[in-house]
Amino acid sequence: MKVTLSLEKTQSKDVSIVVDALRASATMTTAFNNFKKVIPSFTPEEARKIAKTENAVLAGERLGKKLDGFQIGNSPEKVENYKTDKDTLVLTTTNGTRIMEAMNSTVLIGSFINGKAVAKKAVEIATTHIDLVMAGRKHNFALEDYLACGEILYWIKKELKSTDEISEYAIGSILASRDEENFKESILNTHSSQILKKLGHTEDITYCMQKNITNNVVMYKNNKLELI
Ligand SMILES: O=C(O)[C@H](CS(=O)(=O)O)OP(=O)(O)O
Ligand SMILES: [Mg+2]
Repeated sequence: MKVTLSLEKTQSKDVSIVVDALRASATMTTAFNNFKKVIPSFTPEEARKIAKTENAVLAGERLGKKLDGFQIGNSPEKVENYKTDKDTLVLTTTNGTRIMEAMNSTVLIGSFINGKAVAKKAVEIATTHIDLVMAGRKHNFALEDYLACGEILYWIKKELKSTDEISEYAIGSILASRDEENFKESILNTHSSQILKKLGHTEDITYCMQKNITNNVVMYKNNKLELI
């Protein structure tokens, strides 16, 4: 088994874990506490069309701002607590949903909130290669995704055999993720957090930084998300 870390594009044809710690991965993961069906969409226009045919609630943002005509933004807690009789959610986000489009492996959604659970599932289903894919921000590195990958990789590494290979990049993220003293402050100072704080979404950052609060593991398959 090979375990690697990438930015935006997966290196694996086996299992990929998409990590957008602020906030898409957490939103996709908590959405299943309120909705039976969750459909990711790559553009707001497509999301609006799908929501009409599926009679769904629309959630999403661009650059952190809730989209016009959408009921909810990209907030894990607001999606989880939204009161509705509809059972389907359509979600479009700036980075997280976009990078899933081109993946041709089995795709799991990972974040701080489900790090241990998604690690366990990935090890269970992978046969040759697990690649952790950081969503990043506007095609660039995002520290929160690197640290969340480190958290997930920490749990994956515990399951590996001595013959399995883990990349140095992946090891680096594990080491960085163990710095508990500076972890929260570093995330609160990232570019993504600064934008979210300006828009009044500080409580979402606090929510997304919590480690292992859920066992929900979500898989992206046939253009839909499903709880596995
Ligand atoms: O809404 C979010 O948390 C971000 C916005 S931004 O691109 O970081 O400004 O989107 P996401 O797709 O969750 O990274
Ligand atoms: Mg993000």
